[in-house]
Amino acid sequence: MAMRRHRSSSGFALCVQYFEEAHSGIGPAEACLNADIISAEVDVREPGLDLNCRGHWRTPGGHLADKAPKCPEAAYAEPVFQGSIRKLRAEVADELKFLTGLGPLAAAVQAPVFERFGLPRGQRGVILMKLAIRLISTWNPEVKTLAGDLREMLCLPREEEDITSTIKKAEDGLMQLESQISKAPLDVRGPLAEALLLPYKASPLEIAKAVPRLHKRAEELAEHHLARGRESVVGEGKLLRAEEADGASDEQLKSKLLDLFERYLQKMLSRVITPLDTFTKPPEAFGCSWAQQLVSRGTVTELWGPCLARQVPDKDWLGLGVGVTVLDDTVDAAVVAKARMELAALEDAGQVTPSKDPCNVGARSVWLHFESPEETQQTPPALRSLCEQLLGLPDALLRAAASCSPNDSVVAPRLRVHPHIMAATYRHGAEYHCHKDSYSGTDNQRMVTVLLYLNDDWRPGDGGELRVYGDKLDEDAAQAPEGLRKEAASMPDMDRFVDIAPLSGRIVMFRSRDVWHAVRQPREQRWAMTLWIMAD
Ligand SMILES: O=C(O)CCC(=O)C(=O)O
Ligand SMILES: [Fe+2]
Repeated sequence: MAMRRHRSSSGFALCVQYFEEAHSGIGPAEACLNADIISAEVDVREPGLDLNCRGHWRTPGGHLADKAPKCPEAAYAEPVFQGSIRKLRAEVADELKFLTGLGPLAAAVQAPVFERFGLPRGQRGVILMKLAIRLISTWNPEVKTLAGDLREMLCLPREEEDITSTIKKAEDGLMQLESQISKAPLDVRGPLAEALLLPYKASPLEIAKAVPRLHKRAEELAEHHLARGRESVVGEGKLLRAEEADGASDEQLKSKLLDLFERYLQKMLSRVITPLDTFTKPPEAFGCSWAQQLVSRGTVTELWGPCLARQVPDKDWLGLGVGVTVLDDTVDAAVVAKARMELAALEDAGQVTPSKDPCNVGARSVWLHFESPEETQQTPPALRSLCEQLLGLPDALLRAAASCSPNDSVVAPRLRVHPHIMAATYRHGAEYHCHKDSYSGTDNQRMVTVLLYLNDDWRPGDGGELRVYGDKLDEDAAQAPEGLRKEAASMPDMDRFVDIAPLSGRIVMFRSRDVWHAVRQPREQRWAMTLWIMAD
């Protein structure tokens, strides 16, 4: 048979051989065409794929060519399988995620079919099956129809997208990701690079190429941590709380850790590809005289001055030396009372929704947005007025810091305002376990946490205090995986803490990336408003 051997890759040669042996009935022109299709697929999809399983492609009853597409039909039609495929399709809008989820579902059903035809399990088997179907479809319209029917049963379009456009899409996606990553400063993308086991200074293209390994990396991190023993991952202030881990097998623990690391790495990625200035505004756009009068040089010194532990009567949080400041009687009590009524109305209207964070048990919250005049108008008046006051704080903090003398050693970051504020409520039984609002700035851009409490009749014994912890160095930090080492080094000192009462009109500000804190269970319903001031 005359063949056009314009390429000499082993994939091509093997395909030609396969083709000659298995399909000697068809004409040379088609043979060339089909061999090219296969070699393109093999070269592109899985470099080095060994097509030596050629021999397996025959079954006692004939060629895979005659059989393969007919077999999975009954299996795919099976109602339980159909139910799970359709559920996945309904729940997952993203095409790639759908395909990723489809793989393992289909694998279970395909397994006996693959075995029967001697196809290897997993991705290789799927590629070989698809190649066979594609080849045969080119000369057998019946098989083509059948293959289309099968794809429809898997909730896929009848025809697979042609390979060149798939490659083009992948390349475009990679370039787009590279360009997004290149906009992030080195100190923002460096930790992501390290978390993906690349050098801190890896190029944006190298990072973009490593992004598909994110899941694998999360798996490695989960294994690494588990290998250090349960006690190093379970407990207050550690990766998992005792309640989450109690009675869980090693496998379940690993899956919880995997979930945790995957979410964390995803956050790191989205933090890298979402430049701060695209969703924030300069603080001066929100400046107000209330905030300027409230914030003093003392305030910014407590926040950003040298964090020395200082013993000051009635200010015991200063003794922790972590960067916390508290201001009392900041807002009009009548406005607070009205805001509480507005919040109660939002709650009645079902707009205050439960937190999904496993650390933040039973808390519920609502976001109030101030991106545009229309959004601002939608917020009830008392809440709006409190929010407008709080939004003036970033500007006031920067002004106060600028007015400090060099001797004060106050270094303020370049603050930005993301104009939305969270109002959150905790009822009896709700609590927030020890956490940080940002882990070294790698998972989000929060820089300062601003809390305003709205609890008029709070008395000692009512609970619901903000518990602020001292910080300690983890001796094991040197063993932590690269990229997470800096974060791993910071541990809450569970023996050193200060409880701050959530008094009406009290404002607490602290450094989101440094301060470990928790919310204790309240006896009565407790409300707080939170503004996170952002920075790179
Ligand atoms: O309400 C508080 O006192 C703190 C809440 C908190 O830590 C958070 O929402 O991250
Ligand atoms: Fe927090």
